[in-house]
Amino acid sequence: MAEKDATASGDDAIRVSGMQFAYEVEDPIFFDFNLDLPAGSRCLLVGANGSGKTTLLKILAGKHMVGGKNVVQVLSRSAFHDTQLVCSGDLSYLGGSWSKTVGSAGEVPLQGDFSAEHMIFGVEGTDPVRREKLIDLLDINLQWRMHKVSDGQKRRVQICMGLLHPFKVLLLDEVTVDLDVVARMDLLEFFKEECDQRGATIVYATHIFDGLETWATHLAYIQDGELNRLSKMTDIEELKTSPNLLSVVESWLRSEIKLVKKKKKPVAPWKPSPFDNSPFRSSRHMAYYR
Ligand SMILES: Nc1ncnc2c1ncn2[C@@H]1O[C@H](COP(=O)(O)OP(=O)(O)OP(=O)(O)O)[C@@H](O)[C@H]1O
Repeated sequence: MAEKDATASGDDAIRVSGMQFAYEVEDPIFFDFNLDLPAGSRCLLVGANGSGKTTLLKILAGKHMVGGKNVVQVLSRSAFHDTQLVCSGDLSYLGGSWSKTVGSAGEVPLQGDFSAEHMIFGVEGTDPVRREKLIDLLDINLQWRMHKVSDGQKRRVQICMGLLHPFKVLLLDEVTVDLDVVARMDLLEFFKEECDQRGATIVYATHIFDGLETWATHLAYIQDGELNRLSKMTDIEELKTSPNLLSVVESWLRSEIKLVKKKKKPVAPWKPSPFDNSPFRSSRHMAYYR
């Protein structure tokens, strides 16, 4: 059970109550999941691979419909049902690679020959001063051809576009991973200003903890779809005795692995499944699509 954050209140920017979610009915990821984050917070979302961080961020971004209108609330509005949240730019999600889903081929990277200028200036209704600031901060060359630039350069343009509107809630899924250290540190400083000056709220899922000890205000640790811990950074006792956040999170994840190994049960005998005759069950023929 998560340690409850004492700051949780009526002005929470994010409020999740009793959420259940499953990609596959028989194997739910979240069951009775709760999360409250106050406005103005910068929350790190940590957890092992597959613990549910991306899924949670996508749910908060309104990309998955979950339960009724009160279950997942962002800025006191339903993340999924209130499409104005995203359309107005109040809620912004930055994650994954730049791609689009194409039928059976899955996620296909965007490959058109567009300039960075075309992409950035194509976002309507933005403040030119903010746009210039972001282009400068991310050191973007407007003449870059998007199909010829590096992953990090592509990522800079993607981040710039996602930040053009002054968001109230920003969800970040490992987007700084391709950035060099200068771009990453400058961007983190920009995010800090956005929270301190405008009261924006950020949830940032990452496995890279460098420089985040003093950047974050809160930390949420997800373990296998459960909120193991939600606390202010200043309340994390282990941080007072450990050299850095990396070693604290490492020790949590190592204890998690030990626990899983202990709990591991023998594999259940094979049982027939109703999907055995389905044309959609996995088969050697599916290898064609890889
Ligand atoms: N589209 C999907 N269909 C079915 N299961 C999925 C799908 N996406 C994710 N999962 C499963 O949901 C669980 C949580 O995945 P998720 O991507 O949210 O984890 P994560 O914490 O973001 O992991 P990572 O640190 O590796 O990015 C995993 O067990 C994963 O296999």
